[in-house]
Amino acid sequence: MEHLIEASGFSLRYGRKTAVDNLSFHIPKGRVVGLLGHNGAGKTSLMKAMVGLHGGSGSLKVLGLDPISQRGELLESLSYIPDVAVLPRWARVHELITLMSGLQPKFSAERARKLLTRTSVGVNDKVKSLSKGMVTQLHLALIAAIDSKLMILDEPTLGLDVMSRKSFYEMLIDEWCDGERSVIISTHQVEEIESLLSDVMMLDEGKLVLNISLEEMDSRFVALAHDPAAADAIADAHPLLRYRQQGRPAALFDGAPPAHLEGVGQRFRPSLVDLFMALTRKPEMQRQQA
Ligand SMILES: Nc1ncnc2c1ncn2[C@@H]1O[C@H](COP(=O)(O)OP(=O)(O)OP(=O)(O)O)[C@@H](O)[C@H]1O
Repeated sequence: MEHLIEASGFSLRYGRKTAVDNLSFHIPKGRVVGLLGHNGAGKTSLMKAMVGLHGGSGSLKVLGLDPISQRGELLESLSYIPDVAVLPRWARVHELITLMSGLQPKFSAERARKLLTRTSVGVNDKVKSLSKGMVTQLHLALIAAIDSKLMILDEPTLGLDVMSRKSFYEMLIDEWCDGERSVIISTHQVEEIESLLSDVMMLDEGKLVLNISLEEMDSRFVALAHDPAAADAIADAHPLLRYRQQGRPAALFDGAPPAHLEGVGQRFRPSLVDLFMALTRKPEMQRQQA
């Protein structure tokens, strides 16, 4: 199997509402993919389709399997935390480990216990006695103890403070990503996960407006900080986005800015947030990129 996920012309509808619109993409092994998009962009719908919770039209293959007709087989080899993830409050941690051992053939209880030693969660703790951040760490430990090739995380750090988010991502990267496995993470905390990602997919109103590796992003998009006096010349060059960077006017270009502008400003590397702003609020760009 060359790609862990392959979509071709895949769309998903709720009645007349198109939530995911004609997506074609693939995710190879060993990638950390950020799935970004504003509220309602279609992130959860796409992830649900990937785990067989919602069907669509076109083609979608996950781990070489059809998520609807081969769902049982798929779920044996997939790690997934939905955006509404809950763990039973009455249970103790060791009971959840026993439960997982019975339900999931690729789950390793030993590995789950080892992962938990990185957290402040004890095996005898009751879920209801844990903080939200600790529950999320526990959830990750349980899911990361499944020997799978693909992890799908839908807004896994929602509601957590900055320290808890940091330790969640540290555990994910240190303990799960090994260069063979891939993870796809949806989040609104774009700036926080930029350094973790190898690739980014941006959805806007169900359409894929960008699907690119961070390396390609660095070589393709250029930002220029300039003096206010150059504003008209910059505007004439139709940048993707005009904004302010450390108090100075700046413009973001897809490709090198026109040669005559190079002298009026300083180039800098645009952040993922800048790009996100540029590509998910300009309808004319969305059409070009899709
Ligand atoms: N069960 C449903 N029935 C009808 N429409 C739905 C349903 N679930 C989602 N939608 C619609 O589909 C679109 C995409 O929703 P989705 O939840 O996939 O977006 P999202 O990117 O995950 O948003 P958020 O960041 O707010 O979680 C939205 O317009 C939403 O209203």
